[in-house]
Amino acid sequence: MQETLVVVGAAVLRNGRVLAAQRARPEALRGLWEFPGGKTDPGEIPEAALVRECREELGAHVRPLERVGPDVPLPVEGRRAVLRLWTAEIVEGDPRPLEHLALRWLSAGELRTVDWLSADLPFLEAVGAHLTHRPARSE
Ligand SMILES: Nc1nc2c([nH]c(=O)n2[C@H]2C[C@H](O)[C@@H](COP(=O)(O)OP(=O)(O)OP(=O)(O)O)O2)c(=O)[nH]1
Repeated sequence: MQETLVVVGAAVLRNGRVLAAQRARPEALRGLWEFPGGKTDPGEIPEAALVRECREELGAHVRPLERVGPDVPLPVEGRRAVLRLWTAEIVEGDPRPLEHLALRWLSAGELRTVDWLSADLPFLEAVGAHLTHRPARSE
């Protein structure tokens, strides 16, 4: 049986906000919002995939901090997969939408104002808690 594919996501935190990214592709997911990340390569450690994907998608170097919630099952291209989320901080660079339509920094109050991919919804409460436990500064 094929191994479960791990899709990694980064809840990048900065100044009391979290980074949301709007998908450009495929057409069925275009316009929906997600956490930057992607599929782990075969044999790749998930945290390394997170750093690699954020570099590719955002042009920034991030550091994973803590796991958020349990894995959420999702089908990817007919394979068994899970979405695994970490909080992360920026080590270097200012995120840019290199592969997404847009990026937004959301405060706790704004977290549910974008249309998330459905697999991301179970993480929002825990992500929101990370935001409200830190002081929000204007950005
Ligand atoms: N990156 C990311 N993918 C998510 C999230 N939620 C969710 O359902 N997905 C789904 C969308 C895709 O079907 C899959 C990840 O695929 P991807 O296209 O982002 O992966 P990738 O960057 O490795 O893409 P590629 O190189 O194969 O084109 O997981 C999320 O928060 N972040």
